[in-house]
Amino acid sequence: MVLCPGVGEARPEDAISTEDMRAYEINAEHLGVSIELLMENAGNAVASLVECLLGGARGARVVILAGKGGNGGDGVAAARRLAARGARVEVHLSHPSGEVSHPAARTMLRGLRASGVPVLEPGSPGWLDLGGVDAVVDALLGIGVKGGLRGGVKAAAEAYNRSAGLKASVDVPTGVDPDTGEAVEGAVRSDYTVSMHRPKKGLFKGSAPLYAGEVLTAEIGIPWGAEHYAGPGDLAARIPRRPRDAHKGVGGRVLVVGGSSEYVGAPILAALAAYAAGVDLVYLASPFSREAALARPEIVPRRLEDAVMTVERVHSVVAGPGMGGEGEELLMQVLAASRERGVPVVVDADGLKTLARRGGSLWGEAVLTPHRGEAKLLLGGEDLPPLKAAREIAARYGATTVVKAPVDAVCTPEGRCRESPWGAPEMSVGGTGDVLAGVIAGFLARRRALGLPPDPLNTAAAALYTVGRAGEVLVAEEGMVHPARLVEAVKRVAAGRGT
Ligand SMILES: NC(=O)C1=CN([C@@H]2O[C@H](COP(=O)(O)OP(=O)(O)OC[C@H]3O[C@@H](n4cnc5c(N)ncnc54)[C@H](O)[C@@H]3O)[C@@H](O)[C@H]2O)[C@@H](O)CC1
Ligand SMILES: [K+]
Repeated sequence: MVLCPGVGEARPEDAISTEDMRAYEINAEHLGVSIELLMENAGNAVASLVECLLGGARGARVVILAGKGGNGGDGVAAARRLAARGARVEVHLSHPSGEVSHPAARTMLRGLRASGVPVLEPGSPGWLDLGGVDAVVDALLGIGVKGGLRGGVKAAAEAYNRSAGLKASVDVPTGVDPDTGEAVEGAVRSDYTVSMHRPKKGLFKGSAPLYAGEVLTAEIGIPWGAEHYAGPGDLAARIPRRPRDAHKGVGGRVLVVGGSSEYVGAPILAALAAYAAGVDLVYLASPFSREAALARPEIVPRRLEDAVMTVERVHSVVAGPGMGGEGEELLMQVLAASRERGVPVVVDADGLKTLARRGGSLWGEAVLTPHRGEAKLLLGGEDLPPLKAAREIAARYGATTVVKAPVDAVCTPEGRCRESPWGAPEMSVGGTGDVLAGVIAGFLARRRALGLPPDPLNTAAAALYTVGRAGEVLVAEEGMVHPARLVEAVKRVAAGRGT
């Protein structure tokens, strides 16, 4: 590995998806680290690598090929830093400068004006003339690439591949898919690729290594908490937006099984919360589903005895709210049917008591949502702090486990964990647990309806942030949390992408 300041080894086990990167970026901003700062750090890392590889920046002729998105922004920041170190730098844009689409990249371009670096647009004399360059940087496309190379990007990639200078790509080689590693025609071939924060998964797949050259990573200041804590990035990046031309079915369908002679409201709240999370259709199987549907016509009633056969129609299931002790057999049948059909299931409330009594091993796409009392039951009486309890229950029952507490914790059976500090003490009111179960199931369904992997850990994190934030909004506006109002607030937070 080349030894240069500011860059490190890229290990496949550290690789992340574009979805992860988008989530971390937004979470970082929420935690006080701005995108501009991340972009500046990315540019600095690229500048330092080029300087190091050339054995010094002073007098070197360097051309930065910059696209109109964030990747181009990294390149523009690198140009300013290299110029400040004495390099003869030019920026060649793939597009007219007025078309820069990324707000932070626009800031970088403004900052470049005062640095004396020439900025060449398509059609201007010398555009894509890379004769005599010592180094050329591909900052054309990063994780925002879509489809085959077009327009100025295509022309710039051709010039790059013909150039005799040292070649370095920013984040990913332009034209290589950051998730799958597939390369489109005309993709750039580089000597080095410096991937921001962590290597992107696609860099290790398929033919990507032929295009990337040596893959390095640059630490750009994304704090640990942006990955560990649930945040608005999880909602924005992991829960798909509904396409504008959405037809029925793209939002997913959820089945809620619960209720008993004693408890009526819990499964209804879960059903309404699933709707608030954006799904198309919620079935309710309970002893009073007809009455529930008369009061709330959006709920599609199912007889309790039809619950098992309804599993095959849905993208996720909530089982347990308000079930009492009456539904033990049914719960076990619903779990078996969900597992058999690969439908993710959220087990809450009385469902958890049944599991604690019967034991048994679930699967990673089952999500248990105990509060601390239920966690203790699941652990046979042992009282552990939330994070430890979530880890232990997840391992013991083989299911992703959310332990609800002032700082919620969620862990997978393999021991990957996240926490969520959002929310308010006023949320201890009855019914918030039912809302959370409904939102987790709703988000799981929305991913599955679009063919995305359910990813229960991060999907649960998105739900924990959403419900916690909804509680904060309510407390700020109304001074209290009423469960039915919480459903409304969830709808607003989920639709507003977290703000
Ligand atoms: N996510 C993060 O935390 C950070 C991202 N940064 C940089 O920002 C990049 C992501 O920025 P963006 O989301 O703006 O995406 P990109 O910069 O990858 O590109 C998006 C732009 O390229 C155009 N485009 C897409 N596919 C094209 C094609 N095939 N032919 C021609 N044009 C095409 C799009 O219209 C869009 O305007 C990352 O790869 C990274 O380099 C860094 O600045 C630092 C922080
Ligand atoms: K690139």
